[in-house]
Amino acid sequence: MRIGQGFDVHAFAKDRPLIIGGLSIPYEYGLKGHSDADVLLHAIADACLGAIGEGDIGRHFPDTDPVHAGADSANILEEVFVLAENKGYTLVNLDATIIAQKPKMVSYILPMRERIAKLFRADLSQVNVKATTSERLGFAGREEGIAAMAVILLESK
Ligand SMILES: Nc1ccn([C@@H]2O[C@H](COP(=O)(O)O)[C@@H](O)[C@H]2O)c(=O)n1
Ligand SMILES: C[C@@]1(CO)OP(=O)(O)OP(=O)(O)OC[C@H]1O
Repeated sequence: MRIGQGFDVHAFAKDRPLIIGGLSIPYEYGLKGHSDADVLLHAIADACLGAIGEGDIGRHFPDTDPVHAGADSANILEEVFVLAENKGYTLVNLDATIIAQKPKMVSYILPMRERIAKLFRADLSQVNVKATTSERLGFAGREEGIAAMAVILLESK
């Protein structure tokens, strides 16, 4: 068994789509980033890389490499999971939290879980996603951006 944790933050920006958990969420702001800035998938990818002792997303997908500019983070997460599979691991479960004052995530949670479960070739019950505000405190509370954290458990196939 291997456990990993991940954390990521992206700032809001105008004229960007808001992509979280592989979904496009209608909102007046998107997130700034070199890739599509999918803060949730980045936290999960970092958790997965941590679990297999492979550093972090910036090491594998540097933001100095134009190849990753505008990258679909679902592709990044898929590549990360293939790394884990090639090392003989499969998903036990993962749990993630989105920290966002706005927008409301509740209606997107199930489709996010479905998307993530598919990327991990796993069952829906193995993937949990939650959302919380930060009660108007800190950068998320001031609506300056969104954070996400994730923990993942892998086991040998
Ligand atoms: N961006 C968000 C934040 C929260 N939720 C849902 O609301 C519940 C209450 O949030 P608190 O921060 O007040 O505890 C939370 O448990 C989520 O179900 C959300 O959908 N989107
Ligand atoms: C994903 C990458 C690469 O496009 O870019 P960003 O979208 O800026 O995301 P970040 O979470 O800062 O870290 C990893 C980067 O290397």
